[in-house]
Amino acid sequence: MALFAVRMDVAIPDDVDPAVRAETIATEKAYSQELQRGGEWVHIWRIVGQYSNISVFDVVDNERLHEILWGLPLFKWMTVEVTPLAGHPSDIALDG
Ligand SMILES: O=C(O)C[C@H]1C=CC(=O)O1
Repeated sequence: MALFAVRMDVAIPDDVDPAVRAETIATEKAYSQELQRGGEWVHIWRIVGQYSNISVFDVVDNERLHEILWGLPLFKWMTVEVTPLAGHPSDIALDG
């Protein structure tokens, strides 16, 4: 499995219909929670004061993360930054 930190910055245009906006956010929440329940979306944290989050994904490979991110209902209104993660040698969990 491969771990990634992903920062998502959301900017929904002002002229989006309020009903479309609400529906897209609700669909996004359901999509995210399904992936959380399935174990691939491991963490989601709000960045204080911003319409942004930092999430951690645990997925089989880069292609799977790409598929997940492109499937985000809010993707068209997001800027996404992906950081691949590796184990740290000072992590006590890895210090046999
Ligand atoms: O609110 C956000 O950070 C954007 C997005 C990511 C998951 C979700 O439910 O909404």
